[in-house]
Amino acid sequence: MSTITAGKTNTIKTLNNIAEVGLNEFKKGNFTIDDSNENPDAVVVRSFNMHSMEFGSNLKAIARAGAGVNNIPVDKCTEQGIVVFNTPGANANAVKELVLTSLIASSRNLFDGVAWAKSLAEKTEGEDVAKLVEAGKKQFVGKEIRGKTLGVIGLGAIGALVANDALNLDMEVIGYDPFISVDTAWNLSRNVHRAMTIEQLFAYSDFITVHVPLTNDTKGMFNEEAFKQMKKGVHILNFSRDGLVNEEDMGVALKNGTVGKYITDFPNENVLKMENVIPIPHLGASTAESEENCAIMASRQVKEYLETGNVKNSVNFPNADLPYTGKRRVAAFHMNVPNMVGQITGAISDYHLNIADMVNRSRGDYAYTMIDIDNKINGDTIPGLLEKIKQIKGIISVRVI
Ligand SMILES: NC(=O)c1ccc[n+]([C@@H]2O[C@H](COP(=O)([O-])OP(=O)(O)OC[C@H]3O[C@@H](n4cnc5c(N)ncnc54)[C@H](O)[C@@H]3O)[C@@H](O)[C@H]2O)c1
Ligand SMILES: O=C(O)CC[C@@H](O)C(=O)O
Repeated sequence: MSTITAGKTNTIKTLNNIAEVGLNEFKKGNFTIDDSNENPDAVVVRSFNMHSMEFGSNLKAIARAGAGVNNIPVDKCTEQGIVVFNTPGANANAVKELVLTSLIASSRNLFDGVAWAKSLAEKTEGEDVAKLVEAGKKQFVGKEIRGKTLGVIGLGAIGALVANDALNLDMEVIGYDPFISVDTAWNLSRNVHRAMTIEQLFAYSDFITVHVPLTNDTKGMFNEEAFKQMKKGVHILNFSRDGLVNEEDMGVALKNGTVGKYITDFPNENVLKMENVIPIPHLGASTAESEENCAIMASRQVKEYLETGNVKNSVNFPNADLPYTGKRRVAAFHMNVPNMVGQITGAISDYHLNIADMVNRSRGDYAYTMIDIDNKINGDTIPGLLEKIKQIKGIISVRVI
């Protein structure tokens, strides 16, 4: 893909309901929002499954207004030079609040108790209601969470908030995250015990909450082998993704009491049929505040990328920031192999253009180079320059902004 974007109106398509305050960001620039466009410059999405979508030749960016990107074919995007963004931390507080609510509510049998109380309306009336309430409440005697152990798997934006606040509720907290980032580690209370292995966490926890992305490595991590190592009657909270749980094994564990309750934000046909499941209709991030935070962050990231080439919070390409001065900028995604920068700058100097500034960043197999040109470029020159850079082996996509 090679494109010239300066001065052009960029089309944004949304695939889910995106908070208006976020989309308003696009009013400050050369953008139109057109959900019927088949070949937009960028897409803003929440949970819409994009795996079977074909991407048009204009598509340069997909922004996930949220954390999980398992609904986006990230590898295909990388091959096509499409940047995928997410909004780290923007909905973490919303999820944390619902996790802690569900933790307490499940321990106190609140969901069953409330459903039972509502059902009394059909069975009786008048003063008998209060009598039945007092007689029936013993079925719902719960347990306090104080002093119990919460295991938190994944100590990223959400997991760290949950772990810290559970300590404030007088729980013991044990955390497991072999890939914890330095930033999160700084924010985590020193009173969170560190599990060196996931088995340690399984063995000690009365409640387990999981906050990891769904990947090939984490898929089905809650399986028969894992359940065997847990305390009998453990409550498992899954506000991450349904694919983390082997549902057949979960069905067995719920039946034989190994798992006392399974609280999931991702109900499906299978789990809805199981006893002791508390199904929540994917409400983790459904607060006005979180939807607005995510929409603003996603829109700003897309807008900045289309207008300046700067990349912030990409999940597939390196982040890169070169202060934008309004000069013509060549922005190229390419393989992370030797001499790419030399070849790109060589192509630029073939057109007798002088380089004002540049940045090159790499991430695994991929890299990103932005080069600002000092001279005014004649518009007729750009297609030739783009074509020349595109011919370099290892270039994935290139734009002149
Ligand atoms: N229910 C909802 O509405 C909702 C909202 C936001 C996020 N989510 C889900 O929650 C997940 C976590 O969100 P987040 O914002 O905390 O993400 P995050 O990227 O900040 O944190 C994820 C953490 O998981 C850790 N991790 C990865 N693999 C691991 C493994 N095998 N074992 C232990 N730790 C591992 C990472 O090191 C990281 O610290 C998202 O990927 C998404 O699927 C759901
Ligand atoms: O958009 C939502 O409501 C859910 C988002 C959530 O699943 C996420 O991964 O951020």
